[in-house]
Amino acid sequence: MVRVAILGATGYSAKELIRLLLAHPEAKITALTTRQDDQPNLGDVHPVLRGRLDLKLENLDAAEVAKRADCVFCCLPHAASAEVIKELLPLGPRVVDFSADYRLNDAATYTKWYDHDHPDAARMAETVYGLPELYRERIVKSQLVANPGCYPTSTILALAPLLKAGLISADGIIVDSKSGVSGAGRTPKANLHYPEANENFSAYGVGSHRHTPEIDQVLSDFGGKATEVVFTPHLVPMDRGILTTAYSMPAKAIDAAAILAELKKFYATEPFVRVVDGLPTTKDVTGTNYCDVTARVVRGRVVTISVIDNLIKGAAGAAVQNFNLMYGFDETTAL
Ligand SMILES: NC(=O)C1=CN([C@@H]2O[C@H](COP(=O)(O)OP(=O)(O)OC[C@H]3O[C@@H](n4cnc5c(N)ncnc54)[C@H](OP(=O)(O)O)[C@@H]3O)[C@@H](O)[C@H]2O)C=CC1
Ligand SMILES: CC(=O)N[C@@H](CCC(=O)OP(=O)(O)O)C(=O)O
Repeated sequence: MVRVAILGATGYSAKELIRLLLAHPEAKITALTTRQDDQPNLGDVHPVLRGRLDLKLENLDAAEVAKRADCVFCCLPHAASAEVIKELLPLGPRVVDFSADYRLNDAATYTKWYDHDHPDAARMAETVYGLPELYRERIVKSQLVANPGCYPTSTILALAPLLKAGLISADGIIVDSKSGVSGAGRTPKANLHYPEANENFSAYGVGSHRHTPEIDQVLSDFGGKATEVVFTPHLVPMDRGILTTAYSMPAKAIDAAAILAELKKFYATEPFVRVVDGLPTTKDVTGTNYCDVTARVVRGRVVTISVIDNLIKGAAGAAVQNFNLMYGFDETTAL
């Protein structure tokens, strides 16, 4: 049995993680943290979990977390996450980080896109990007796994196999993503207020969103040629789900059947990527760890469409998939 701690347990991604781990036969949740000092019960913080686990949320320091847990899931915002992880790692536990702190491997790139210096820059180059479909072997051995961002997961799973196979060009890739509001987390912000978000549809972070370098880093590494994607995220008035449409240039004359055949070959043994012939929708994957993906060729461009649940394959489900790999459990356990 692996003892697990969850930091930032009041948040949306932590709620999904707790729900998944309660069904995991090899995980025992031994600590849940919050910055609040009044030690709320889990069931009061997340009513859907009432009666499922008798545990209080506590304001614990890294030393106490490390005493209680073999594996720590860190569901904190970026910067806050690296501050605690740099204290945790020397104390021994393995860590799955939900934040963006250890996804990029270059400190200057992090500073440019995140507007502050990295709290633990020395460790950036050695961490593992936790997308099992691309980096499974490295995840198995790692003490620290950087769970991917939600938009990057949907984008990379659609494009990486096509770049690797030389079917699309690394130049001129356009990524258009749409996310439900839970993608922004539980902390209130003006644009997430009901009258602002409901019955509205907005683009944001045009040319400046921090997932741009993350997508580039992974596509360039895996595809073997530098990309410079144009990435535009959008907020959609739904609770959860991401749909990403990506446009790329074919590297040679090719039709949709050949693109779909390549994706099906690449993901033939993957439990959580379903290459579909029809057009996937966010509800096809709600509450699941699946990414559904399809492709078309339209007027000389390759169009891929991929969907995930941002809180599952985009966060908590990916974390459990990584946890299963790190501890040698069947990768699909509890998923
Ligand atoms: N939501 C999503 O779809 C996805 C989220 N992520 C990432 O996962 C992480 C968690 O996201 P999510 O669950 O949505 O976020 P939430 O805002 O829902 O929860 C984060 C929790 O962290 C705690 N927290 C907030 N600020 C600080 C701080 N400065 N220092 C310490 N603790 C803090 C809060 O708990 P308290 O106030 O109780 O202390 C809060 O409940 C983030 O890094 C996010 O970017 C990644 C992929 C998808
Ligand atoms: C809708 C919405 O606001 N989504 C979030 C992405 C959440 C995420 O994955 O962010 P991290 O890289 O920090 O983990 C955003 O655009 O900031």
